[in-house]
Amino acid sequence: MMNSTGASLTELGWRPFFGAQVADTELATLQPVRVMAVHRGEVAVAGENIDAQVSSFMPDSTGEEDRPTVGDWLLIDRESHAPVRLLERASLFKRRAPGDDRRLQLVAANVDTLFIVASCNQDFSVPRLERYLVLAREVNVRPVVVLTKIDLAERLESFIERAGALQPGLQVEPVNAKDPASVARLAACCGPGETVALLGSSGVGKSTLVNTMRGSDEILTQAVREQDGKGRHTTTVRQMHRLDGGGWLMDTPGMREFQLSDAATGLAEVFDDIVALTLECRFTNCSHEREPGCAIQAAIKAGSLTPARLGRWQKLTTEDETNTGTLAERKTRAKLPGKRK
Ligand SMILES: Nc1nc2c(ncn2[C@@H]2O[C@H](COP(=O)(O)OP(=O)(O)OP(=O)(O)O)[C@@H](O)[C@H]2O)c(=O)[nH]1
Ligand SMILES: [Zn+2]
Repeated sequence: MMNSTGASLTELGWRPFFGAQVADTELATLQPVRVMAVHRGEVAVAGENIDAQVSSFMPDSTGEEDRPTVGDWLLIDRESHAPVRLLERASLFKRRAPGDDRRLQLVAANVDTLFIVASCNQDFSVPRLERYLVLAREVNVRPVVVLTKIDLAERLESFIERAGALQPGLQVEPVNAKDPASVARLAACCGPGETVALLGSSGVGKSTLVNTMRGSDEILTQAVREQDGKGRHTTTVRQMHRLDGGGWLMDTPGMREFQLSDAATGLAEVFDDIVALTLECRFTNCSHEREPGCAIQAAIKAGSLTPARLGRWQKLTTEDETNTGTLAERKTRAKLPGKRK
């Protein structure tokens, strides 16, 4: 039986990083499968000669991050299809649910490349791009800035320059999201077995881009009726889409609005100049406002740092600390005896 994607393990994104986590002896009874979609209590998986709905219950689960999410690799029993182990992820997008509870939502795993989508018009925002770049660092995915609406842009060069200046070596790809010939240049960023996800604010052209990129995959995007283990028919909407070039496009609902949680490392890298300055302030708890010997204020006076960039760093740092604090409190609470997880 072929899986409906007809893809081999390598084509599904299997590589040495995952192979190294599996012992040869395990493969006699277990097989690796990739999660293509997540539903309540079940996941749709694809592997060599298999395309099935399996339970999302992981036997050795110890915490919130042990639940399978889209893009994950699982080892399942060859006979019963019961999940046995979740493989370590190369990358993981997660976010705090809005609201009081702020539950951890796993959005996507094993994404290789993040398309940060921005349009060449008045919506173009450097702080927003910077925020997405921080996230890409933190999550450990390669960022590519995709500039849309180039067919409408007045001064395209200035958008390309401003985006490119954000980070040394940053790849910037200007496209007309409606034009397949223009979008084709993105194929090089999502070759066979590579997984790409899109982020960007409303109206920049993400849906348009997805539709153009998917091209002939349209048939697979329709809801697939599948029979689950108990003989019931279930409707599956795939969240991983095969691209013509052999890559995978991850299109999950949670991917679009992202909070920075626990992004301290990414922040420090994107704003390394500011972090270096803070180490030179006379007081370790300097608020960088009026204190004597403040290296940040000195840099602003000298013109080597703009107040706007400082402001963005402060805003992101505050947001990051708030989210991280919430997480730490939750962890402590979860450890108390008699409390529900
Ligand atoms: N001319 C032109 N129009 C574009 C381009 N990309 C997107 N559009 C148009 O811009 C509008 C918004 O595009 P969408 O693809 O819906 O944007 P989105 O990012 O998916 O927006 P949300 O669904 O709100 O997140 C639509 O009318 C598109 O046709 C482009 O490259 N050129
Ligand atoms: Zn200071």
